[in-house]
Amino acid sequence: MKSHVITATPSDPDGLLSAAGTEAARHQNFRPGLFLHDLWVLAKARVVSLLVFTAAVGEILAPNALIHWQSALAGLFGIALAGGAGGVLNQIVEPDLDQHMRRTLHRPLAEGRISRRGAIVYAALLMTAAIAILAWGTNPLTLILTLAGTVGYGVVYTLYLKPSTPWNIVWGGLAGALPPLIGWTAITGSIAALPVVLVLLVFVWTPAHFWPLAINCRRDYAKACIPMLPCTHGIDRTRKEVLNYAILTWVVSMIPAFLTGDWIYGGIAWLSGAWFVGMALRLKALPEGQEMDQYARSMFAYSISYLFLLYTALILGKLLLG
Ligand code: HEM
Ligand SMILES: CC(C)=CCC/C(C)=C/CC/C(C)=C/COP(=O)(O)OP(=O)(O)O
Repeated sequence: MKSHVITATPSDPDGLLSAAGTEAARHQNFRPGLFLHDLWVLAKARVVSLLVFTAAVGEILAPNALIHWQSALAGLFGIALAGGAGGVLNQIVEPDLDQHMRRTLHRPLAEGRISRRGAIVYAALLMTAAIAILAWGTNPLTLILTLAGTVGYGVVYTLYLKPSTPWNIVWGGLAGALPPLIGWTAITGSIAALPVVLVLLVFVWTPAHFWPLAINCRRDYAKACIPMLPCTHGIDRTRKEVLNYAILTWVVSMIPAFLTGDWIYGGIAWLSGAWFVGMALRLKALPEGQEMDQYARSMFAYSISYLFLLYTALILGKLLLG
């Protein structure tokens, strides 16, 4: 990994901008291993892995998934590629913002290891491959929903919502919530109540996933002039909203149990949701300071395990109860 000396200057007191690379540095420091890692980071592959997992669960819950295994595989590859394209589009728009935030400072475009033009070509290749694979292996509805996901995140959220409203992620979250439905439609070609509830579940989970992290990173967001809720409405209001959305997620997470009669899922959802709400209550009760900041990080980390657990429980129930 290329190392930077972060230098403070009057116009860049934290030295964050000095960490950004130059065109010359990009050519001098080319290393294939690092380049592949950069492509991985640029596609936000870790986030995409959870998107693909929720899509896989949508497929497994659909009737006759095994018979339609080719559509199932095409659906998963298509979502992975289209989700990756969304991640690249997001970073093409935001290199300046990424340079201002400690969390994103070392991203390939922010540090100049990959050029904007290179990233545009990469996004186009990912998107073309996604469209080709979905058009070949699935159906028009699946293709349209996936395109809506990429445009919703890469364009609508990144370009319009994120810089303009503190409620950006409530609406931006819709794009990332679509994969369970996309997985279902890849198999069935139609929409049904269960996958729509699974979309609703990710949709209401997203604010309680992201706002704890936004509390933790609020100073960086403020510096970058991004109107995230803790910066515009304060920490107390944000903690209240985190609690509201955690409770809402807990409630919505019980609906699949009633729709399917799957009590294994129901039990796991009840317990893991109660823990999520408990964390939101503790976050709300803590006095502002370092402990609260650290606890907000823990809640963000738990939110990811929680969603993974809910979706794992859904397949577990299906496998054990049929
Ligand atoms: C607009 C909606 C969303 C926002 C604003 C958001 C925001 C974020 C942010 C800022 C991070 C930290 C990334 C980093 O460490 O650099 C993150 C991580 C993550 N998000 Fe979200 N997220 C959203 C939706 C989703 C959805 C829908 C999923 C999956 C279903 C998801 C899964 C993840 C995962 C797995 C990580 C951890 C990535 C890692 O460990 O590197 N997110 N999210
Ligand atoms: C179905 C389909 C193809 C969907 C694609 C949607 C997608 C990739 C959603 C991921 C959401 C996400 C990583 C948000 C990060 O927020 P941010 O960009 O504000 O975070 P950052 O500060 O880390 O860049």
